[in-house]
Order: sequence, then C-alpha cells, then structure tokens
Amino acid sequence: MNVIQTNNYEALSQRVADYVQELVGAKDQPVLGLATGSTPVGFYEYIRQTQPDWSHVTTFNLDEYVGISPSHSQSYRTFMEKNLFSNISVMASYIPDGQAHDLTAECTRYEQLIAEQGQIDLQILGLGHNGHIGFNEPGTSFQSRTHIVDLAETTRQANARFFESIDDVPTQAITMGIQTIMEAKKIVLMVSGHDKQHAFNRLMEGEVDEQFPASVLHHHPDVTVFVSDVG
Ligand SMILES: O=P(O)(O)OC[C@H]1O[C@](O)(CO)[C@@H](O)[C@@H]1O
Repeated sequence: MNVIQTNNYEALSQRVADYVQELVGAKDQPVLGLATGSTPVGFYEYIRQTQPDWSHVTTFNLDEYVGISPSHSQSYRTFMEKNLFSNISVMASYIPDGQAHDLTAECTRYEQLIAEQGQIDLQILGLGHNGHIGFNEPGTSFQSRTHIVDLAETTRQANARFFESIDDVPTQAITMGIQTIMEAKKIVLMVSGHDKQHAFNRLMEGEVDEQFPASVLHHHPDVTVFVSDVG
C-alpha cells in the first residue's frame, strides 16, 4: 500500500486527477471505477477544468441507492451527471439501477457488464467513517460481489446532510462487492478531513478484519492512498 500525503484537499484532488489521467492517456480503452461522496468532488472538478479526452473511457460506479429514481436530486446518477458527465463525454457509463424491479437480477447484470470489459483498470474509492468502501458496511464478506445492502444507521446519518431529513435517506443500496472491488487492477483510495482521522489510523494499523472493510486493501497488490488533512 503506497501512501501519498498531500498538503491540502486541492493538492489531493489534483494528484488523483493526474494519476488517473496518466492511466487514461496510456490505454486504448481504459475502464474506470468511479466513486461518489464528498471526497472525490474536487477530483471531478479538476477533470472538468482540464477537459481531457475521455471518449475512449468506460466507467462503472460503485453504488447507487435503492428506491430513488435516477433523476432524484440525490441519486448517484444525478451526482455523476452534475460532477462529471455533463461536461466530459465518455464512451459508456454504468451505474447500478436502484429502481430495478428485480434487484438481485440487477446485481447479476452489473457483474456481467463488468466481466464483459475484462477488468476495471483503476477503481477510485472514498473511505467511510466506519471503514466502508462503496456501501460495503462492516461485517460484509470479503468474498462479496455486487449485492443489495442495508445501510448502517451511521452511514444514513452521515449522508442525511444531502437530504431534507434523515427519513428521506434510503435504507438500502446496491453496491459492488468487496471481491468485485479487489479485482480491479489498480485502486486509489482518497481520504481527506479530520473526521476521517480515526478511520485512516485504523487502516494504517494494518490489521485485516471484515469489521473494517477498507482493511482488505492491504491484500491488494496495487493500492495508492492519497491523504490530506487527517492530522
Ligand atoms: O467522501 P465522503 O462523503 O466522506 O463519503 C465516504 C464514503 O461514503 C459514501 O459516500 C457512502 O456513504 C461512499 O460513497 C464514500 O466513498
């Protein structure tokens, strides 16, 4: 696990954008795994500003809420449109369908879509306060593939700031599984802010435990952690 400390959030966002762009520029048909949440917002902003050619890029998002429409203001489809796709054209972008009639079939379909691409070249992750990656909450099997999750109450509270009230925060999501994430060739984990200090320190302790999902990354051969402002 390679850890890169940066001076501030802006520097972190630029470093990640440069890292991603280097890979995108070097491959014929790169496949990126993308994340939502507040941490990657600056990275997307930097990509929008620099306007790289991503017309050969295929993207897969980690997760989507269950039960809200793609056009809902807080859906992850809306997040991605606002932060990236409205300004940057990609070859194809995939996000789980949280309104699918058969959610289990949707999870299978999403895994098949990824498999058809061969492999995700680079997966971007944020870090939840409880160590979640994607929406894989503590206790999720390291063997898990794309699945439906009941969101932890703490996660719903953390995300309530984006909704009118906590009651509006969905209780479930579809997320890539931990095994799905671990099959990416490269992984970038972005960690920023004092509120992530505890989670970051726990990750750095190095103990691998299903009760702290991000710890599985110690078993991946190519992880870069970009960090700012956790001290
Ligand atoms: O970047 P944030 O907003 O701190 O969120 C961290 C993680 O939590 C989630 O937003 C889910 O709650 C993930 O999508 C993200 O990676």
